[in-house]
Amino acid sequence: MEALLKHMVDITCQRDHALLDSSVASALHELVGAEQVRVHELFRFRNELFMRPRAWIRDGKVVSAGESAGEQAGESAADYPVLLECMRQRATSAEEVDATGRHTLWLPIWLNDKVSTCLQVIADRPYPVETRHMIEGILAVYRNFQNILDYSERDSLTGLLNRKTFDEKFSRMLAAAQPDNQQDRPERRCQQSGTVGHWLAVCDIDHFKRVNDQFGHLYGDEVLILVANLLRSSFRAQDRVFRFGGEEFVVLLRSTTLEDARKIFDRFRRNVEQHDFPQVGKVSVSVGFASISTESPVVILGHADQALYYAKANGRNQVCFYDELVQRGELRSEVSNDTVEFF
Ligand SMILES: Nc1nc2c(ncn2[C@@H]2O[C@H](COP(=O)(O)OP(=O)(O)OP(=O)(O)O)[C@@H](O)[C@H]2O)c(=O)[nH]1
Repeated sequence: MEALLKHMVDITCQRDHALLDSSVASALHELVGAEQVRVHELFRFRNELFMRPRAWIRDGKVVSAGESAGEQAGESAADYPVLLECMRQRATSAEEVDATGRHTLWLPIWLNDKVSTCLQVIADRPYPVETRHMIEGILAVYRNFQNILDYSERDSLTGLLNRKTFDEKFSRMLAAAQPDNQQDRPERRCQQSGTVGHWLAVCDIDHFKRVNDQFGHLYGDEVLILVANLLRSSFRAQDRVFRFGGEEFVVLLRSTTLEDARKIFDRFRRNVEQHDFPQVGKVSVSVGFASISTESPVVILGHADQALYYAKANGRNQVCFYDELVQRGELRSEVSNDTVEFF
């Protein structure tokens, strides 16, 4: 009882998804006596379901993948038919026994009819009824806390990450980038089109005021929701998409070359251009992006913003890259106060 309470206190004091994953893995490992506990992220890629571990047990201790979880390719969930069948039935658990007699418990976490997290608990013997009840209780607390964390991190209209979470996600992305020496003159490295880097884009709906004025705020809100959906479907699970307020969105694009970053941002722009918005018809977006260097988030955001203003001032419905505009002499950045000047 004392151990259970200690773990409950540990789970409920977390204000961060990675720490919450670690504390639930630790609780299940110790309280259930499981030999392995994995917390998997589930995601779709080209209509196929994949999973990759965010936290697991190694040498009796919890290991967390942190932000680098997104860098891993993941395994196809098709290799785990018991889990797939469990999800198809919208069940909360399924047990299987392998040839060596190990018992695996699959525990998908249902939030608003969707599963983006699944726990896998492995033990060398069956789970007694009391243990199953205890696991259910721990998972109910875990699910509630995931819900609370999601609620505080997300914009209520679009469900995208909110501005409040930007600094933290940005710092984590930089920290995850450091082992491959991204700090080694990152600006130069990222400007070479063949070198992998990280990118920040500011995306803004063109003439959005006209949408509100012509069709009313309810249709304006619907456009925001649909653009948010197009953002979600245009970027990968490891990228991060934020609503910064109004009709402005920020994207953190991970581990890709300049050439691919340009293609990916332009694909999003085209997806919006080609979409038929109910009643409103056609809508376009302008995008400004910059390489993520060791500069502060404010400076990098400022660069992307300058490129966005350039895109707006030069016809809209286009993607502009800050470094290229500076190199071409189209944009001059005053480092001292980070203001923009057009030539
Ligand atoms: N419907 C709706 N409108 C919003 C929301 N937040 C901000 N807006 C509106 O977004 C509009 C933004 O207008 P502007 O900043 O003038 O920009 P714009 O009309 O998009 O013009 P450009 O950016 O120059 O292409 C304003 O009319 C705001 O009232 C929201 O949550 N819902």
